[in-house]
Amino acid sequence: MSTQSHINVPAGGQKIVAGQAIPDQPIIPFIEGDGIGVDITPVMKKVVDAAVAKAYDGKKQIHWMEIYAGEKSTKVYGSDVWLPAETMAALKDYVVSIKGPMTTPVGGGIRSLNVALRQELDLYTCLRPVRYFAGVPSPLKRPDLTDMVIFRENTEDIYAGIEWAAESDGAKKVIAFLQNEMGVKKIRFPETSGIGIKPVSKQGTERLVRKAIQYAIDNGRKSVTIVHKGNIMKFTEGGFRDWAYDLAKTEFGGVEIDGGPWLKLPNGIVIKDVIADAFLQQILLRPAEYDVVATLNLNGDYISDALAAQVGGIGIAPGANLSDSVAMFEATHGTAPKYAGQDKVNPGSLILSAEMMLRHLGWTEAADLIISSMEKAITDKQVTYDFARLMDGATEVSCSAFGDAMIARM
Ligand SMILES: NC(=O)C1=CN([C@@H]2O[C@H](COP(=O)(O)OP(=O)(O)OC[C@H]3O[C@@H](n4cnc5c(N)ncnc54)[C@H](OP(=O)(O)O)[C@@H]3O)[C@@H](O)[C@H]2O)C=CC1
Ligand SMILES: O=C(O)CCC(=O)C(=O)O
Ligand SMILES: [Mg+2]
Repeated sequence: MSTQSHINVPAGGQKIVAGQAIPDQPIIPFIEGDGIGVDITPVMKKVVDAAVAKAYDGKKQIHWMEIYAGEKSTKVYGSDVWLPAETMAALKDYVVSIKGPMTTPVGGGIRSLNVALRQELDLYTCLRPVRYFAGVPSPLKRPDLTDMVIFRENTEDIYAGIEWAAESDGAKKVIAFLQNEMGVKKIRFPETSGIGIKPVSKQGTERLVRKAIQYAIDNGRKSVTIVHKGNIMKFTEGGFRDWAYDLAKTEFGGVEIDGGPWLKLPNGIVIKDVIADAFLQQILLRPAEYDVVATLNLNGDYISDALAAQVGGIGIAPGANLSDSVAMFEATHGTAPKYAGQDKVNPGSLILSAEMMLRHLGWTEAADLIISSMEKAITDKQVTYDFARLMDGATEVSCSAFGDAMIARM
C-alpha cells in the first residue's frame, strides 16, 4: 500500500477554517466519483467557475483540489486503497467539499464508501431539497406542488452496517444468543437467516430533528413531518417519532393540537408524523401538505429518490451531508454505470449540489446565477436525454453541452 501523498494543494488558495470568514480564494477538495463521475464532475466545476467569475468579476475564485476515493483511488494509491487516510484528513481539514457518486457492490464486496464517509465524519444530516423547475417533465399533473426539504438521519439505522451473512459463524452466534439468552422464538428460519442490527438512538434522533425544526423556523416553512414506521419497529422508528415530538415540546415550545400528537410551535409551524408507507402515497396524491421532512436513514434514502421522481428525477436532485463543522455536498443519484464516460447524463444534480455549497459559503450571487441559468436552459428546452425523452420539441444535448448551455445563459 502506497503511503506517498497524492494530493496537490493548489498554490494561491486558502483553507476554509470553521468559524472564520470564508476566504475569497478558498480551496475546495473534490472527489470525482465512479461511473458517470468522470462526466458530471468536470461539468460541475466548469459551471461553478463560470458563475463565480461572473458574479464577483474575478475577485473570488474556487481553487479545486482533487482528492481520491473509490475506484480512482485504487488506481492512484494501489488496488486495496478505497478510502485513503489523507482523503479523510483533507475532508475534515478543509471543512467544505463536494463529491461525485461512488459504487457499492450488491451482496458481497466492499461496504459503501459513501456511508463510511458520512459515519466517519459524523455527517449526521443528509439534507435533500426537492423543488420543481419550470419546464421539467414530470409524471405529475402539478409537479410545482412538490416543494419539500428532506432531513435524513445519516449515521444510524440499518445503514450502520452491523450484519452477518446467513450461515456464517457470526450469524450463528448472534442467533444462538437471541434464542438462548433473550428468549427469541420468532426467527422463522434460523439455520439460513442473515442478521442485521438497526441502532437508532435518542441523541442521533434529537440532533437531526433539531436541525430540521430550526431549518423550518429559519426558512419560514409551514410544517415538519416526522416519517417513520413506528407501528412495526416500536423501539427504533417508534422511538424516533416519540423523541422527535418530545424535542419539539421541550426545546421549541410545541403545544398539542386537539390533544396531540400533532404540535404547533409558537410561530405556527406544525409538527406532525406519518407512517412511511402512507407517506409514499400521500406525497403523490397530496404533495402540497408536506414541507420539511425528518426521517431515518433507510426511509430517507427511499423517499429522496421517490420525491426526486416527482420533479423530474434523480438527474437534478441535489444534496448535502452536514456535521456541526464539516459539509460534504453530493448528488442524490449513483454512478449510473451504463452511461459512464458517454458525456450523456444530466449533470444537474451535482451542479445543484454545488449551488447548495455556494449558498453554504454565503456566495449567494453565484448560487442565484446557477439557478437562473439552469431555469433558462430548461425553458429553452436544451436538455439531456433524461428530460428530452419526455419533452415535446426538446433538443437533446450532451452532459457537457448542458453545462455550456447554462454558462451561455448566465
Ligand atoms: N451517493 C452515492 O455515491 C450513491 C451511489 N450509488 C451507487 O451507484 C451504483 C448504481 O446504482 P443504481 O441503483 O443503478 O442507481 P443510479 O442512481 O446510479 O442510476 C439509476 C438510474 O437513474 C437514472 N440516473 C442516475 N443518474 C442520472 C443522471 N445524472 N442523469 C440522468 N439520469 C440519471 C438513470 O435512469 P435511466 O436508466 O432511466 O436512464 C439510471 O439508470 C450502485 O453501486 C450504488 O450503490 C447509488 C446512490 C447514491
Ligand atoms: O452508498 C451507496 O452506494 C448508496 C447511497 C445512496 O443510495 C444514497 O445516499 O442515497
Ligand atoms: Mg439513494
